[in-house]
Amino acid sequence: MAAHAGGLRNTAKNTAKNTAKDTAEDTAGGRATVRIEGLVRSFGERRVLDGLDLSIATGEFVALLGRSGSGKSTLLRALARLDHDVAGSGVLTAPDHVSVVFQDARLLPWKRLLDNVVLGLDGPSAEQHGKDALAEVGLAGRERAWPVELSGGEQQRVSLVRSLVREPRLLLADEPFGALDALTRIRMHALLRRLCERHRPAVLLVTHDVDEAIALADRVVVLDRGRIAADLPVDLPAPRRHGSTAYAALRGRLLGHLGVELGETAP
Ligand SMILES: Nc1ncnc2c1ncn2[C@@H]1O[C@H](COP(=O)(O)OP(=O)(O)OP(=O)(O)O)[C@@H](O)[C@H]1O
Repeated sequence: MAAHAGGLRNTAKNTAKNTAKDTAEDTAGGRATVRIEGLVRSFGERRVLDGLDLSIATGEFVALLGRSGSGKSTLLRALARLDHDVAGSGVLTAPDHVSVVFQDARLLPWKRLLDNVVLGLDGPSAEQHGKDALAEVGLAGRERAWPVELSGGEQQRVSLVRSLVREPRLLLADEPFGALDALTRIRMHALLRRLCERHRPAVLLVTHDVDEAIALADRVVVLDRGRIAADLPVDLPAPRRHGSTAYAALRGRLLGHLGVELGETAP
């Protein structure tokens, strides 16, 4: 996806019929934060999103899996309204107040941590709010550090909290942990869950990692050639253990939808 900091405001006009509201009635009559119907996005002759339908309820955490090139980032860009020059149609209802996090933290290197976090925040309490937010991710006392002084995992913590301090209605995350080592990634999973429980945004997390999707999400959807090929609730008791039969069954179904035979993977 294109370079962009967190805490976006959706302002761009789109070729598709986009309506910016904070909530919409979903198909079941409940409150939905995102409602997408028949979304089409094309690059030249190629239909990358091909009549896609998806709803995300208020506060719901949805993980999006799909093979490379299936259209995951294109969908995120559409939701963030970053796809200005892309041909398309369909109905897309998403909140005005969206934040985006990417695989790289994209902190401004010439600004100290606190300034990165509060950038664009107004009001007399912004600085205190930013300090509290850094403390929330274990970085109290590092407010005046430069981004270059932080590890990759620490930078990504700042990036997450910079997004959430704006209290977005929708958090879009494009493989935010893809560049981190396995141990840091597990710690980040716990942190993201904690932050989401506190701030309660709806989340759409793009990931290539089936276990990450199961660990974090309320629901996992699989994108295939621009359409939703599977939409499965993660109905597992906490903590979600790799070893359980239900976990293995869900993992197997998801891998199947991704075209991976179970024999091809480590258990
Ligand atoms: N700006 C663009 N111009 C032309 N084609 C594009 C553009 N952006 C994306 N595409 C094409 O659309 C298809 C879907 O891309 P997208 O980045 O959405 O896939 P993805 O599922 O996120 O893939 P990956 O998992 O590899 O990141 C790809 O074939 C890509 O080449």
